[in-house]
Amino acid sequence: MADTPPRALTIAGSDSGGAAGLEADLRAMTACGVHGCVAVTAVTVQNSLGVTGVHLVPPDTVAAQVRAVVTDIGVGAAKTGMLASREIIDAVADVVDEVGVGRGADPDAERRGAGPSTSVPFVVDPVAASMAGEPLLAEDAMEAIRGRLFPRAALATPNLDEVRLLVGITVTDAATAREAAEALHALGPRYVLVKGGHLRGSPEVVDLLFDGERTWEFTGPRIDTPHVHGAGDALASATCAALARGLAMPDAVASAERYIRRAVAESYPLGAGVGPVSPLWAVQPHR
Ligand SMILES: Nc1ncnc2c1ncn2[C@@H]1O[C@H](COP(=O)(O)OP(=O)(O)OP(=O)(O)O)[C@@H](O)[C@H]1O
Ligand SMILES: Cc1ncc(CO)c(N)n1
Repeated sequence: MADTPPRALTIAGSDSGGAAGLEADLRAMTACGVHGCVAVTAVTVQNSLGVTGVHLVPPDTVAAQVRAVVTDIGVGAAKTGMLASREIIDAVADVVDEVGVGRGADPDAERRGAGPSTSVPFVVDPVAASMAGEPLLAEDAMEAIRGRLFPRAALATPNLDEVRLLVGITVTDAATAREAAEALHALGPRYVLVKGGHLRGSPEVVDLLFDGERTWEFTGPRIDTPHVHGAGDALASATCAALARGLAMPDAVASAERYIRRAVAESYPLGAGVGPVSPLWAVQPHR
């Protein structure tokens, strides 16, 4: 028998194609050495071509899953993916307060010598749409992510489309990325990661981490693949896994960045559309 590994929780929707959503989250957590638990928010009918159906889980059932996991199994960190509706976001905000998940990875606590975290770090990935542009969040719900989840977040991880929806800034270069990071940080997360994957014209991918004072730039060559389905989910989940293993935020993001770059490099075609980033290099086939 092995020791119990660190645990992490994803609060997210299911992708039947097994590329994005909670399926991507669990794979990334496993590949990063962490036992992943789930609170399912929605079932999507999805493949490599897009999303053709969505069935929401009742908000009470989402909250009950979070409660069941945290009170019995215990988690070192949690993250959100597709939250679908304002009602589910409200239920998640209430239940994370109830069970003691939220913020965490507090730089001020570190400076005070109070340890790296005052509670279970909460990573909020403000998922708004699928890769093909189908909505994964009700139109009135981004306000609830901003108002109810960002103040509880240790880290927010918007892509550039989500940045535009959240703070109305179009990121085109380093200066506008910094401007966006400041506007997002003012909404409450301890750290913000502005992801540059969507700046498709650029030969480099730059993700910018900001804590209100310091910035960390994670830069790498843009890998030549169309198969980046689930990249954002995998990055947030790898960060959540690293936080569950006890890393401080900048180190957790750095470790997730190393992971996602390898996963993008190992992405593969699937179906007739967009394939997933892959963690398969990190697991041993059973012999
Ligand atoms: N072609 C690429 N080469 C290298 N890194 C990439 C590439 N595309 C995306 N990434 C990395 O993948 C992560 C996700 O980035 P992106 O900005 O695409 O987020 P996202 O839109 O939330 O992802 P998705 O919707 O595909 O799940 C970032 O760390 C980004 O730097
Ligand atoms: C269920 C689900 N969550 C998140 C995304 C975004 O990657 C997706 N396409 N599907």
